[in-house]
Amino acid sequence: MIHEIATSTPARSSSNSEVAAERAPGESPLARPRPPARASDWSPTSWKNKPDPQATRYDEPAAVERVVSRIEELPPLVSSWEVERLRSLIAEAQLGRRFVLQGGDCAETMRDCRAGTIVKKLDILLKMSLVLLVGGRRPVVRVGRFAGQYAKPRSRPTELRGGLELPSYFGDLVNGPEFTPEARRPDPERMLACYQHAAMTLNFVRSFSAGGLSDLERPERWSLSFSERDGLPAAVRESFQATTRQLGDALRCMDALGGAGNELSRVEFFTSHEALNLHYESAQTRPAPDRDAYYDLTTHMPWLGERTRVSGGAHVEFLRGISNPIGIKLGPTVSPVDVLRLLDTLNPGEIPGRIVLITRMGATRVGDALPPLLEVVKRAGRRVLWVCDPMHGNTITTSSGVKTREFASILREIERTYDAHDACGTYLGGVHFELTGDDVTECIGGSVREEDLSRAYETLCDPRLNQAQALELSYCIARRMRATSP
Ligand SMILES: O=C[C@H](O)[C@H](O)COP(=O)(O)O
Ligand SMILES: C=C(OP(=O)(O)O)C(=O)O
Repeated sequence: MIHEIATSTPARSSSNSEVAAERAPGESPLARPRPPARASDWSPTSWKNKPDPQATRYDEPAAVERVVSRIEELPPLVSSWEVERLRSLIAEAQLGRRFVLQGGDCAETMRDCRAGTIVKKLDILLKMSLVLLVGGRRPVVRVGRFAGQYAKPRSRPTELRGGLELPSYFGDLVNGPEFTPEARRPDPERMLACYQHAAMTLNFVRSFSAGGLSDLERPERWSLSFSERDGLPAAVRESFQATTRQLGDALRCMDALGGAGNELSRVEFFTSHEALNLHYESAQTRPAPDRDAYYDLTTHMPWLGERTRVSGGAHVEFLRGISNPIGIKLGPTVSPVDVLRLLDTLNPGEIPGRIVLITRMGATRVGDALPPLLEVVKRAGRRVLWVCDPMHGNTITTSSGVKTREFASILREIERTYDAHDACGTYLGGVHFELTGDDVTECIGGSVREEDLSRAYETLCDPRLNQAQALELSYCIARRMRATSP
C-alpha cells in the first residue's frame, strides 16, 4: 500500500475573466520569460479568414454562433497558471531534466466518461510513468489525451457503405459514429455536450489524483504477462525484472517516508487534445488580465495535427496567438524548411517550454525522415522538446479491412527514433501513445493475434494499445533509457 500519493494537480476554480499568469507554487524560474504580447494582427477568431483543411460543414451557422456564445460564458476548463506550470515543466524537459509521457484515447467519447474507464486510464499512465522514471532516472510529466480529445481529423470527408455516402465520423464533438444521416450530420450542440463531459472528466481526474492513487498495488503484482512469455531473451527478462525490483524498492522506501517530499509522491496529470475544431477552441480562449496575452483554456496543451500543420492555414493561425505550450505532429513528408517555418511562426520569441515536436514517421521511414529534422533544428539552435509518437505512422489494414497496429512496428519506431537522437546528440524527451486501460484487442502483439482483433475492438477511429501492451512498451523504453543514460 502506498500511503498518501498526494497530488499537486491544480484544482483551483477560475472565472471568466480569470487567467492570472502568476507563478504557480513550485514553478521553476525556467518559466521565464513570460509569453510575449500577442501579435497585433491576431485575435481568437482571426483563424476564420484562413483556409481550414478539416473545417466542419455545419448547416446552420446561427446555431454555431449560439453555442459558441454559450461556451464563451462558461468557466474555463483549466487555468492559465496550470498551463504555465506545464510550460515550465516542458522547459525543463527540453533541457533533458524531465521526460514527458503523453497518452490516452484516439477518439475520446462522451459514452466513455465513466469512473471505471477514467480510473483505468489514469492507472496505466501512472504505472507507465513510474516505470519510465526508474528507467530514465528523471521525473516524468504525465499528459493525458483526455478531457477534450473529442474531435478527429479524417483522411476523407465522407464514408461510403453499401452505396450510401455520408460524412465521416469526425469525433463526438462534431457528429455521431452511427452510420445514419441523422447521426453523421454535424451538430453544434455537441460542442456544448463535449465541454460538459470534459469538465466532468477533469473534475474526476482532479479528485482522483488527490487521493485515489494511494491504492496503487505493488509493481510485483502488476500483470506483466509479457515477462513470462516464451522466447523473451533472458537479458530482456532480467532487465524487466530489475526495473520491477527497483520500482518496488523505491515505492516501499517512499511508504516509509510517508510519501512526503519525494518526486514519486506528486501525482500530477495535465490534459491535451488536438486543437481541431476552432469554434470550440476559440470559444474558451481568454485574455490574461495583466498583459496582452491569450490562453486556450479548453486544455493545458493543444496540438497541431499532421493534417492541419499547413503554414498559412487556420490552425497555425489560431495557435500562434495563444500562450499554451503546443504540440506539433510531424509526419514523414514534412521538410526541414517546413519545420523551421513553423517554429518561426509559432515561437518567434523562443519561449522555453512552448514547442513540443511530436514525430510520427512510421518504423520504415523514421530512419531516413527524422535525422534531417533533428540536424536542422539543432543547427538553428531552436529550443524544442522532441517526442516520439510511434502510433500514427504504423497504422495498417488487415486483409479483412480492420485498422490495426503491430506492437513490433511501434517498438521498432521507438528504437529507431532513439538511434537517430543518439546519432545527432539530441534528447528524446517524451513518448506519445494511443492507449486505454481496458483490455481491448485493437493492436496486434503479446496475447493479441490478428484473429483476436474482433474480440474487443472498441475504438471509433484508430487502434489503441491495451493495458498489458502499454505497460510492456514502457518496460522496453525503460530498458533503452537505462542503456543510454549515464
Ligand atoms: O488519429 C488520427 C486520424 O484521425 C486517423 O488516423 C484518421 O483516420 P482515417 O485515415 O481513417 O480518416
Ligand atoms: C490525428 C492524430 O495524429 P496525426 O495528426 O499525427 O495523424 C492524433 O494524434 O489523433
